[in-house]
Amino acid sequence: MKPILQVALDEVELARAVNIAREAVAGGADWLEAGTPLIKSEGMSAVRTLKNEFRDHVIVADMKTMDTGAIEVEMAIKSGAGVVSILGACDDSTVEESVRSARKYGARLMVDLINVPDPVARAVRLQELGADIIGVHVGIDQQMVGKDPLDILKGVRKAVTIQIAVAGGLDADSAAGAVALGADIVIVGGNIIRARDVTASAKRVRESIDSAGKHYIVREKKSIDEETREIFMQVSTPNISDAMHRAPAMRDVKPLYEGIKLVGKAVTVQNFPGDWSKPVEASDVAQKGEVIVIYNGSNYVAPWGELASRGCQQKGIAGVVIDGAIRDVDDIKRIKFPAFASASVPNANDPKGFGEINAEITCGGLRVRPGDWIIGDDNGVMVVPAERAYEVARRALEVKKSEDRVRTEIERGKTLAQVMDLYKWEKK
Ligand SMILES: O=C([C@H](O)CO)[C@H](O)[C@H](O)COP(=O)(O)O
Repeated sequence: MKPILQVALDEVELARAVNIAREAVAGGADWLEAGTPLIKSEGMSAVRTLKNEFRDHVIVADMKTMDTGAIEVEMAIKSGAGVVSILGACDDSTVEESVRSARKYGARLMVDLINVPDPVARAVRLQELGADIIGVHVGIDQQMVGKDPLDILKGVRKAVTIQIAVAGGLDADSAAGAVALGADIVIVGGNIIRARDVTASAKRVRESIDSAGKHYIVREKKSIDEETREIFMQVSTPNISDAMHRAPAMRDVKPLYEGIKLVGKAVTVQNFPGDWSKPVEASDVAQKGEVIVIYNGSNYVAPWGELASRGCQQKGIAGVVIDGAIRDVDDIKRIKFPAFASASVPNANDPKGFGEINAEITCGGLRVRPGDWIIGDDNGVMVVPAERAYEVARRALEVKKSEDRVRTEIERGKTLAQVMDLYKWEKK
């Protein structure tokens, strides 16, 4: 049987969700999911509206029910849901009540394994309890720390005979992987609903799941650092700031010229104003792709210039960031070495050998430790703590995707305030 493509409408505005659903259906979506954020924002009218608008499509209500299974399942079905999703982490009694309600009102019950400690054992039990569909699901926050639903799918597929739905950051490639591993239903949210062209994205997933047996290629997994760097290269510093709950950039530290994109792990230098020993020696410590980050302590004497930049460029060091002055600005621009600083002056100090390489520093008002990620562009410089780098990169990519979709809606004639329904969401 052809795999089912379920598009998760994880929006908070019903009108936007309906428009996105229309575009997703044009691209081949079979089932439309009233996502949990939509249900929390708009209640059961989200399910009712979707049913009225898309009479020929199964509407899935992602209730994420944890208790009172009978009431919540009944309410969703009476609003038009053909499939209701509850949480597998709930008590067996809640599953049983949900099953009874689903049978009585004539819909199917999907049980979601999100955050269940032993998904295989729980899936077996859920099948015994009468679930119609098992949802193998890695939630959005879990995806950001690198969890993958396909790692769970294989075991669950072997253990149960009922239908399996898979969700968790799937795109055209991984959706095909899910089908190849035995998924009957492929659930895609962000990678369809936040695309600039929803129909084209849905089509890509559709084609890829329909030919999954033939075309699925297992791609080699990249290292976390490689993936982190690749993602940081794709996103902007505003995306990163938003992903970190609007974290600030380095204060007063600006790019030397337009169009720089700097990404790399920090090699830090705590410096004595203008003393160029430790900053320049840091070029021998830094490896290819790393960024030298200097606290110079003065905007009036420079510890860095063109010759230091050339040496770094030759070695493949990604760039330099200075809280303080830089010199030889014209030459650095000419050789296009990525450099950020808070001032430029012609004068340097002597190489005295004060200061320290790879100590924790404060640069532009932000704490920087060796190994933290530094991302700079025309907007400024962000610091991402090493231990959160992959997660922040993934979240920043989600911010970028959401903006891509908003951009499309603005291009169709709306203002940002209208797209976001700002007046409704002001803090009361
Ligand atoms: O169920 C979901 C999530 O918990 C938010 O409610 C998503 O609908 C599901 O994960 C699919 O969305 P993507 O992971 O963005 O593909």
